[in-house]
Amino acid sequence: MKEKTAHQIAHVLIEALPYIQKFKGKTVVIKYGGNAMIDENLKHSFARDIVIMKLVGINPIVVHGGGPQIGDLLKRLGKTSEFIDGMRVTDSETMDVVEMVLGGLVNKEIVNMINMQGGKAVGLTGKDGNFIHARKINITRAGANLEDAPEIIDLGHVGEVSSIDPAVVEMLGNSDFIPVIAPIGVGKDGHSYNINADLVAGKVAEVLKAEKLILLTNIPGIMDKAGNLLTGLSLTDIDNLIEDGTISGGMIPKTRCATDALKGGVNSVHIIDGRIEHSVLLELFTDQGIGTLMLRR
Ligand SMILES: Nc1ncnc2c1ncn2[C@@H]1O[C@H](COP(=O)(O)OP(=O)(O)O)[C@@H](O)[C@H]1O
Ligand SMILES: CC(=O)N[C@@H](CCC(=O)OP(=O)(O)O)C(=O)O
Repeated sequence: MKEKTAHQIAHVLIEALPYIQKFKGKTVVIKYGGNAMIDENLKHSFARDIVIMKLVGINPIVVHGGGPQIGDLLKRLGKTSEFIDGMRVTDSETMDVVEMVLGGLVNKEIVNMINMQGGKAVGLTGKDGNFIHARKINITRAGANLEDAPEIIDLGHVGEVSSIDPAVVEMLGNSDFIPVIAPIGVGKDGHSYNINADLVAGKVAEVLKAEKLILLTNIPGIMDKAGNLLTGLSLTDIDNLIEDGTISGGMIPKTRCATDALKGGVNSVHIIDGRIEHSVLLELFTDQGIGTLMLRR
């Protein structure tokens, strides 16, 4: 990379200044998807971004995924899992693996990376501080014939967020700590539920009245059918893009959680490419930003 002149360095800092002023004291929820955790360099650049945010007075809350990492351990154990509508069918044995990988390996790796960059991260699952309450999800599918009753598909220990008690996250975020949240909820019965990390990030952003929700994934953002990046999308634009099939697969739950967060009071949602070094800082502190911006309009 070419050396930067002192003038260019000053310019970068000056460009960031109004954004630092605007976001100071505000909460930003960042969803760190398993597909964005692809190499050590990127993980360290992500951790540095989070530490810088905290140092300039923003309150970053990290919610992480780990789908590919769960898949790797299941494979080593000789198990496979099926996905229905983007959700992993989770039997009891799989739930144990999900809890070990998300609450253990992945959560502690992110906590450790942030701490190595000088931050003070604290890892949580939804069980800590009784924070994410979950209920079981069942999916219904229309029967083959009109007169048939809808088919109910049992996803096992897969949940959705029924409510959030933000006390523990607020307490940490309002001090020097950076909360790092694994998407595991607890049911009324005390059982663990596996929840899609986008859903948890959206609900956490809504309940904490976050300024922004940033979703890091492995694509530049929402693309049109010709492969161009779309940005400045309204709620209606997103509905239309789902309706006409432009948004499909894993991008559907992601945009649904984005629209729910916007309707719930979050000011903006961004889908950005976690494979770009310092993508979070580029989104927050530069005029052009990156990825797809969605607004409540
Ligand atoms: N219009 C679209 N724009 C971008 N990605 C799309 C679109 N429609 C479907 N996708 C798919 O959605 C994927 C992102 O969802 P997903 O794999 O669930 O992400 P993550 O694992 O990061 O949560 C993309 O990699 C892409 O294959
Ligand atoms: C119900 C369900 O599917 N849960 C996800 C939880 C992890 C996740 O969401 O990870 P990514 O963000 O990396 O995809 C799973 O088991 O893979």
